[in-house]
Amino acid sequence: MVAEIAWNPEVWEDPLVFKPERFLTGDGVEAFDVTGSKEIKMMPFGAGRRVCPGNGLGIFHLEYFVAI
Ligand code: HEM
Repeated sequence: MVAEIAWNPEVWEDPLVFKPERFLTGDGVEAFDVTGSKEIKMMPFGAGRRVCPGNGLGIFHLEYFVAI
């Protein structure tokens, strides 16, 4: 089950704790690739050949929504 990746303490430190900073490195750059092309720690857009082609648009709108 995909959700179990997100609950796995071998993948995420304190997986059930809300830590948004876990997604950032010190300089504010993404710490990992959500498209799964380098590693798979979560896959909100799927992965591989059928990865969501709208992922860039989706991330853009989510960042815009959070910023306002
Ligand atoms: C936060 C927003 C979005 C999320 C979380 C999301 C998530 C996903 C997921 C999980 C899949 C299935 C991937 C797979 O089968 O392995 C998918 C497929 C797809 N998504 Fe999205 N999506 C988002 C936004 C969008 C947008 C904005 C578009 C288009 C403008 C889009 C177009 C598609 C299409 C066409 C597929 C089918 C790709 C294929 O089967 O080859 N998605 N999406």
